[in-house]
Amino acid sequence: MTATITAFAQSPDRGRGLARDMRVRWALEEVGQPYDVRLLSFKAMKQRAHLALQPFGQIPTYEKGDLALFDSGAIVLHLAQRHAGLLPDDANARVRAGAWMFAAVSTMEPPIVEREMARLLESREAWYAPRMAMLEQRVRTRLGQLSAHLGDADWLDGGFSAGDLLLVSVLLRLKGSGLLEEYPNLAAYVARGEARPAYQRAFAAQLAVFEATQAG
Ligand SMILES: N[C@@H](CCC(=O)N[C@@H](CSCc1ccc([N+](=O)[O-])cc1)C(=O)NCC(=O)O)C(=O)O
Repeated sequence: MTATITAFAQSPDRGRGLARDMRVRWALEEVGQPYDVRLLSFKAMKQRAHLALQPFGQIPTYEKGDLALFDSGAIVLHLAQRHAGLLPDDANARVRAGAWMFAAVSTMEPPIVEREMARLLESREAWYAPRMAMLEQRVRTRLGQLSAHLGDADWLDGGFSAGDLLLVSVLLRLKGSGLLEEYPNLAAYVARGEARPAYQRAFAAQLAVFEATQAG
């Protein structure tokens, strides 16, 4: 039985792979599981049928057999627990990988998203410049701590795990901002993630959706 995920029919990231279906696609490719995609308009995401799957009217969701799941982190965790390839064999190492998954979405992602939303929605406000300086300093604090932890290691804790997958996905939102590039070992870490064949396949698949909308 093939899983079905949901994704934007018209992604606002214009094929840059920043929408959160990308991390589910990547995880599915890492564990070698096939999947179909149900593309949704913004309107369809707010309809009753989708709200039954995702109470906040968002993508992605994951369905397979009698399982229906939302939240990209939960979906990645489910795939990592159900299939080999995203969690180590050692029991304690598996739990530590879970800690990095939570840290990616609850420690690293919030200041990065807050900065991004401010750039998108507040740039005309009189207080934008000082606020942006403060937001960027908050991002630097977390990047500096992560950079110090990672050092010159390839991945966070031994082999590549679901924790790395989520953290690289989060850091990709800073790619080209100059902030990520201030930490060369983090920029290299992200590039290692992007160089993974599974990432490449996932990225190509989500880009094909965007390109199909441009061909019309
Ligand atoms: N916690 C949930 C959050 C899901 C979420 O934020 N989904 C977004 C798309 S990914 C977030 C996203 C959107 C756009 C870009 N971009 O670069 O353009 C990047 C990321 C969504 O459906 N938004 C529509 C809505 O909320 O009504 C999860 O991880 O699954």
